[in-house]
Amino acid sequence: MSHVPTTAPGPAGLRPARPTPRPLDEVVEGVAQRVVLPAGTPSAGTRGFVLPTVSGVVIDNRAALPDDLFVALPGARVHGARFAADAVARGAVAVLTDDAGAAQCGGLDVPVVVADDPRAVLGEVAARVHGRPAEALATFGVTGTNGKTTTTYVLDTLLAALGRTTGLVGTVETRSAGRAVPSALTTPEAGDLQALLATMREDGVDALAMEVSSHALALHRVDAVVYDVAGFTNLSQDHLDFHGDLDSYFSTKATLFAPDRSRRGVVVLPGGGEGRAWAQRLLDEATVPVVALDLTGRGERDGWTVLDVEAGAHQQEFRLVHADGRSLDVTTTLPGGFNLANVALAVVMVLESGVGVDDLAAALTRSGGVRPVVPGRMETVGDRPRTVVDFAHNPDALALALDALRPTTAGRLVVVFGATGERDRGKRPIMGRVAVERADVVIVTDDDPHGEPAGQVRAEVLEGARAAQAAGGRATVVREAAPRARAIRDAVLDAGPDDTVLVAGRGHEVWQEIDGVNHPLDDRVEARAALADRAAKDTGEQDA
Ligand SMILES: CC(=O)N[C@H]1[C@@H](OP(=O)(O)OP(=O)(O)OC[C@H]2O[C@@H](n3ccc(=O)[nH]c3=O)[C@H](O)[C@@H]2O)O[C@H](CO)[C@@H](O)[C@@H]1O[C@H](C)C(=O)N[C@@H](C)C(=O)N[C@H](CCC(=O)O)C(=O)O
Ligand SMILES: Nc1ncnc2c1ncn2[C@@H]1O[C@H](COP(=O)(O)OP(=O)(O)OP(=O)(O)O)[C@@H](O)[C@H]1O
Repeated sequence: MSHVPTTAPGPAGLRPARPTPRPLDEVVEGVAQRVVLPAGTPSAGTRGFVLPTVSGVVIDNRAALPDDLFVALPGARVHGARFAADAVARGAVAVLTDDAGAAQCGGLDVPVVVADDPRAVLGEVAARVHGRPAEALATFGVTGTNGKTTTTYVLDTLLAALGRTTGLVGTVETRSAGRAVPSALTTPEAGDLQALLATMREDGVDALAMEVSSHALALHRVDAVVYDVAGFTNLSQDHLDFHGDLDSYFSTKATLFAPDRSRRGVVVLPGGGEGRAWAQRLLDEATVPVVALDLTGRGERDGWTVLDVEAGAHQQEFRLVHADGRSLDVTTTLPGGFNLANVALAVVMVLESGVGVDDLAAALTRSGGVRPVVPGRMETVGDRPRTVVDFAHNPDALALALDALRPTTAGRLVVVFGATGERDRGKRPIMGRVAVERADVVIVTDDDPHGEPAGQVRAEVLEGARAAQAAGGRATVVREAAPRARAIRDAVLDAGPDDTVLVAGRGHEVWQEIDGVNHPLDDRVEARAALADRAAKDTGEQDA
């Protein structure tokens, strides 16, 4: 997994063109403990000093614009107060911070607002500054370990088919009525998010589909947004470096299904295993009305059930049936059983928002089914050998991606993947095992090493792979190859024409971070280049 912002946060994010300046005292009312005025202010308190108006909220000095409120947060690495003077030099007219931050802001000539936990009030403050833009939109929030991006793209497609003007927020990009910018985080920090929602309101957006990461929930990034419908895709091992254990990872995700964050929810209920237990627990513990989306076809709980699945080479079809008798036929071009769950979740979220089955059926007929293009998600970049780039970067996703490709692979199934340095070490050998159990050729390479020696990360993946091979796993070839571009190239050149090469882990990403430096690397570009060379070689051989 990568998930590293590929650019430094900066003023490139979407901000409203016509912000309404709001008085500072109104935006911090009730959430701040005190306001410290610049040294030399004539009288005590705020008498004699006119507090400024603010037009935006930023937590990174490099993104500060004139009239912004700079929120200086205590971080894992540094206190944001260190950058307050620079934010002020760029035009910030006030600082919001904690006591420790205020102690570093003594020399500033702007008011310093002090709150016990500034991150916990940031969402509310930013929502006030931007005039609560979320309330102007129909809002859909998707959480879960895998499938968030895909589900939000499907939601976007459905909402557009219904004639809505859409906004999209997630890992790949941020879109406002057709304008798109690359994303730094899956879910933006609260100040950036509220600015983005205000931009959408200006652009005439009336329906928003967004990914809500567990980091966002834990770090208050979506505070002050109450989603009309929240969706849960699934839960499996990931991000344990941040959450500690699966139980607290689950509990963080579950906070989306409470009245301060959503009005209602849809929970995908798979057939069995641990995933089913987590989904059942969420259905039982949610404190807003939640409906199950049952993938077993048995319709054990009230709610929606997926029936009559027909998976063809180019599209799949299924029927969604509700316990109350409503039903809808859906066709999609997205491959794999997991995408069927993503599509069904998006469809049910739209229906649960109040759209009628007949209206959605008519919209789907007009658009020829659900046909989203999801960058780097099971994206086929070429044939012979079929080469697929996918974002699978944890054990569960890797297993599902390989399982999805196996039935349509006439030759061998080849997988090229790695694991991220400095993140969730426990998943490395598991990914190695999963690959060996499902692929015929396993090529272990690098993902984002970050500050960790890449060879060490590969060794831990290989350890799991070799152990699985010794235990009788399917793969006949397990090898190490680096750098990644070379690994992709060799995999494509060495494969037989009927083989499938899955390049997993980085999907749409265009940078590889090694020791704090971003190096250009796009799996799709590397794979296409290798396929082109291969085709040229084949043509040359035929001509000779
Ligand atoms: C673990 C985590 O989420 N950390 C976030 C946290 O970092 P931190 O506490 O280490 O902050 P810090 O670097 O000490 O800086 C402290 C403060 O100084 C500010 N600062 C820092 C440097 C500077 O030059 N100027 C400046 O103003 C920072 O904006 C920050 O407010 O606060 C930072 C500021 O908002 C975030 O950028 C940072 O996200 C990091 C970059 C990150 O990679 N987060 C990932 C793990 C994440 O959030 N991922 C999820 C997706 C997960 C999924 O796959 O589902 C996401 O939603 O993207
Ligand atoms: N419903 C699903 N269940 C399991 N795996 C899935 C599901 N949907 C997608 N995947 C796999 O997970 C990968 C990531 O999918 P997607 O980007 O849609 O999820 P995500 O939740 O947005 O991931 P991230 O939070 O890491 O950005 C895909 O490339 C695919 O391999």
